[in-house]
Amino acid sequence: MPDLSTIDKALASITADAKTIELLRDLHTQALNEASYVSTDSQPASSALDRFVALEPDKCALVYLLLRSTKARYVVEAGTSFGVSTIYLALAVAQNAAAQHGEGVVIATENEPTKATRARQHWQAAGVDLGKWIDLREGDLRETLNSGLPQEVDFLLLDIWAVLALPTLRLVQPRMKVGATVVVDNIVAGSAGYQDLLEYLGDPKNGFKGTAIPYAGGLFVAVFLGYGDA
Ligand SMILES: C[S@@+](CC[C@H](N)C(=O)[O-])C[C@H]1O[C@@H](n2cnc3c(N)ncnc32)[C@H](O)[C@@H]1O
Repeated sequence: MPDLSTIDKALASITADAKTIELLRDLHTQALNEASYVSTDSQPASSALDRFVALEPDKCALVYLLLRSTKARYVVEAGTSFGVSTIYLALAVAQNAAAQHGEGVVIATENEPTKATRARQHWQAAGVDLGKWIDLREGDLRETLNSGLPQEVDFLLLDIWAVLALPTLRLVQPRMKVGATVVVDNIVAGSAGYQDLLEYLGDPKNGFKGTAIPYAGGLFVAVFLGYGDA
């Protein structure tokens, strides 16, 4: 049985209107009740087509709070699925942009058209105009993130099949500002697939320092300190 009490704890950590909170409660409940999927286990990727595979509520809350504390406004999400984590990213970006009287965007990515459609429906169901903060790029992110990134990226969420994590980081890193945060889900549960990423993040010449946080499956948080400063 999933622990649904984690949902209300997470929702208490964020600022959002009642309709969005209700939507997130419903989406998390559905997601926590589905069979789990990790890209490095033996299930084919096709078995994740009709699943949320969403970031758990406590991780979503942490990501939201990291964005608020760093005042992040330019965010890339690798792996959007039905758009649950994206809602947290968009709330934080919208609130940070409002506080700074500035702009902001969440670049979301999804290569399954049915998932992208569901994600858009969920964003429309939120109580605020979340969609205007989200640039959903449909298709293989190795193509869709190849151009048109913001001048400076504040935050990268790697919630993607493990084999794509390092290629995605390499695409986005040239635009990362010093101090940008990278969060990687399932770093322990999917460790077999993350060897190349962990080696890259651990090599001082690449400019990152990070630590694993003991959330379910492990969550890695790294900061880009700049080349030569890590
Ligand atoms: C773990 S799920 C993302 C969950 C989402 N972040 C959330 O919390 O709701 C990873 C998603 O990445 C998508 N994906 C896999 N390969 C991709 C690729 N090459 N380009 C874009 N998206 C991809 C999958 O279809 C899947 O929906």
